[in-house]
Amino acid sequence: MNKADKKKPARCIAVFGTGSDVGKSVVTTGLCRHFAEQGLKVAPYKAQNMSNNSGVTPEGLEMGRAQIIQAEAAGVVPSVLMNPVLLKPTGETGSQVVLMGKVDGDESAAAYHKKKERYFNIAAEALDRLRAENDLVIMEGAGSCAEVNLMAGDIVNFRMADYADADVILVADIHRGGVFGQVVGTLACLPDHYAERVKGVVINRFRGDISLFQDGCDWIEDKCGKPVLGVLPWYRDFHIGSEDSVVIEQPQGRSSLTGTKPAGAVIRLPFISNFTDFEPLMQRDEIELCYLDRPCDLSEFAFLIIPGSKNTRKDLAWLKETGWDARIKDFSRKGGHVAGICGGYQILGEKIEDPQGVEGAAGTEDGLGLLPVATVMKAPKTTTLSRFTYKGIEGSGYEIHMGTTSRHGGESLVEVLERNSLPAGDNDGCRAPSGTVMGTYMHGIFDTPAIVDSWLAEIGIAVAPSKTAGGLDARLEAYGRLAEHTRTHLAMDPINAMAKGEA
Ligand SMILES: NC(=O)CC[C@H](N)C(=O)O
Repeated sequence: MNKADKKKPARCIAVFGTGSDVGKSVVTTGLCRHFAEQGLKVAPYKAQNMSNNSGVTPEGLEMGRAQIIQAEAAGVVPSVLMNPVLLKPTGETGSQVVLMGKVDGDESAAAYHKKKERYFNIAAEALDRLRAENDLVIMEGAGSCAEVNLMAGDIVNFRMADYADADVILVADIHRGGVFGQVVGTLACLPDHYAERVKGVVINRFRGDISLFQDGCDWIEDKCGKPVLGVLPWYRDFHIGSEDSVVIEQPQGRSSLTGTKPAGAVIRLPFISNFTDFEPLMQRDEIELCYLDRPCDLSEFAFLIIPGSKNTRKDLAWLKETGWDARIKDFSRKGGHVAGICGGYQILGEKIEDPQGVEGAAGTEDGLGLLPVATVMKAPKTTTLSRFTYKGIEGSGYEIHMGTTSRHGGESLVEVLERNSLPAGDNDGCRAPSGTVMGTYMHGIFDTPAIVDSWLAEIGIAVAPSKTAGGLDARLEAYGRLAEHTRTHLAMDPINAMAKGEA
């Protein structure tokens, strides 16, 4: 190829926030879908994600779920280039570092900061590759983009936008209050050459009559000299990773239940991971679901779920310290249905050994003993996209774990057909002889509506076979609606101009 034929690197638009959880991920997803519908090849990108909600790419590599969702919305295959650095917190001050989809080790926050240059270079190289393969990259920032103390070592906000010569859209959250201070303050904290990158402001999570906010937009434009690109009404029709974290950050517990339907509870473990597993249950009309963080009377619940955990033994110790263990065992003894996914499956077993300390200090902990299985933690980590059957119903899911679990009683829960596109021909999980306790490594098991129908029927909850689309079909519809919402409320001309490098 001679130089003239060489494609110019894709333009980048960066979606940054005035704080954490202001809705960057949803805006990024909406823009990915919008530009894909315009016929562009778009890739999402977040240099560094801190999350225990991860997923698996078709090559069997691990990355943040938010970027997997965004890739799906963009109609492209998820790739670790879209999230080259993933930090999975395993304690207050440490994380497992996943680099380009593979575990690179466990780091304390202090040690991590010392290696930031290396991570920046890896992330920048990933971005270069994405820019070479796509027409447009929508970059998402992390937290507040104006953390002055972190700016010099930053790898995910303005330093990356500078590297990519990206135009920046600044998202502020009016719901949490102080939106004017958020915008003015953020811009005031930025050095001029960063502030100049901000091409407009999006006011997110508005509730009420938007026309009454016109004065507010005018004020921001006057004060900051930046256009307000739109005011987005709070959009509750779309769920994505961190957007939902409020349900687990401030679990409403039983107070969120109406008491008119059979109810299930998910235990909000301190190191909960992959809570997106339960979104399909949240959306079922036949049941109510809540997250519980402290032990309580469980007699009104039809089922109890123990979710995944980034630190299974610590969470198990927590269940014992708080008295949850006795409650769970009592619930099960009285015939209540208990299900565990991944770390929750390990917790329901008899024993968890970690001889090498791959998750915290080396040691062994007795499990709750409700399933005849035992787990040993060891590297390498399993990361697969899997196809399986549950009671003959086919589903797809993914497995992400260090632990290996062996079963010596009961029966297996799912037949695994394929892992990472290769025939598997084995099984996973366990159903206890009583039939009321089950566990599996299969994340996403509830994504297939027919499996949820079957499982609820087993529990004795009457369900009509679900007619609504599940899994990918349902998500594709949701992305379409989100793109429409984005176009309806944002000024698309300036945003389209950014994509062309004409802003
Ligand atoms: N996602 C999970 O629940 C992981 C379980 C456990 N921490 C393991 O790695 O094996």
